[in-house]
Formats: sequence, structure tokens, C-alpha cells
Amino acid sequence: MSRLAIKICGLSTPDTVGAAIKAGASHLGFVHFPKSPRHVEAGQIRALAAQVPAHIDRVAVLVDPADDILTQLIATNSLTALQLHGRESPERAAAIRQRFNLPVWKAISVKTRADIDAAKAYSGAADLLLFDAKTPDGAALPGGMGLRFDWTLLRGVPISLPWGLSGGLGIDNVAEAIRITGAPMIDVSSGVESAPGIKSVDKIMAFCKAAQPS
Ligand SMILES: O=C(O)c1ccccc1NCC(=O)[C@H](O)[C@H](O)COP(=O)(O)O
Repeated sequence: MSRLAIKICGLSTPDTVGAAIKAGASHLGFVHFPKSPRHVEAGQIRALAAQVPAHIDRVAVLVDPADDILTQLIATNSLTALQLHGRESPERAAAIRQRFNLPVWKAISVKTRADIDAAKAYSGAADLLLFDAKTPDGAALPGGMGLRFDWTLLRGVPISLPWGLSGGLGIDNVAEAIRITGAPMIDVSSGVESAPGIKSVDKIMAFCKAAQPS
């Protein structure tokens, strides 16, 4: 059985990046979206990524990014993937992948089974699908709000791309989420925070332990 991939998202300080590495995370997420309490500038991403061993992925989390933003982030030479968390179409995802030559992840906002079925459109356009809870209309953020969707919606659905589960995961429910969905990758943000945007070293450690009990 292959090892569970764990992405800790919304990191912004050296100590919490260090905690995620020590805890065994396979992927670290850096949110570049000014409205987010987790927003980090390109220079911060460069500095934080410099402490990350090469075998751990560094993922930029973006919302409908324009090409000039992507150019600026790619120039940091710090990233191994781009996570698109807005309303990017399959065509836009494919164009970003082709132009910037990095794996593209597409976040799929899920409320119903139809949302999961519609993700098929990203086959050939994205490299990974991240199923996340749909945030309410008018919400400030399209992710990172600690909301979960009905995990049983993923049961029995053929998913043609590598994929991950996100949305409302935490220390107390991550094992159940993995059991129900069989997710090969999990992603967490607010479930390892003490306040919006403030990651907790202790919670990061506890989450990774809960996700992969020995
Ligand atoms: O986390 C943010 O602030 C954010 C802002 C804008 C777009 C996406 C964002 N987060 C995306 C993530 O990958 C989160 O880890 C994911 O939505 C799960 O968040 P949570 O439910 O808080 O664990």
C-alpha cells in the first residue's frame, strides 16, 4: 500500500513549516490570495521554501490567478505545483499547465454528487483533483474555512486523476474521513490552527499522527 500523502496548507512561518516537515507532511501549501489571513507574498514563499527538503512538494494556492502573478511566483523557483482554487475552467487549467510547466491541481468545490461528476472535465487539463467543501455564496474565501462535505458522496465514484480530500478535516475526524473515502491524499488548513491564519505546531503534529496511526 502506498503512503498517505499529507498536505498542510496555509503555512506562513518558519516554525510551522518546520513542524510540518518533522511531522511527515509530503506537501506544503502556500496561499497567495490577498483576502486570505494566510496570504504570503512571493518573497515569503521563497524564504519559507528554502528550508524545505527537495522531496517535499511546495504548492502555491491561487484563486483565478492572472499570468503576471503566476510569472512572479514561478520566478521564485520554489514551487513544485500550482493549486487552482477559483473558477478556472479546464481550458484555463490546461493553458496554465502548458505555459508554466508545473503540475496543476484543480480544487473541486463539492456540495452534491454532481459536483464530483463534473470534475471529469479536468481529465487531460489538470494533474490532480482536490475535492473540497463548497463555501457559501458570498463567502470571503473559496477554501480554508473548516467546512466539510458529505464524504460518502465519493464512494464508488471512478476518479480518473490522482486526487485528494480537503475541507473541514481535523485531528478528531481525519481517520474517519480516510476510512470512508479511501483518500490517497488529505489536505488541512484551519483544522491545525489556533485562530484563522495562525498555525499550531502542536496541532500539525497531532493531525499527522492521527492521519497515519502506527
Ligand atoms: O486557506 C485559505 O485561506 C484559502 C484561500 C483561498 C483559496 C484557498 C484557500 N485554501 C485552500 C486549501 O487548500 C485549504 O487547505 C482547504 O480549503 C481546506 O481548508 P480547511 O477546511 O480549513 O482545512
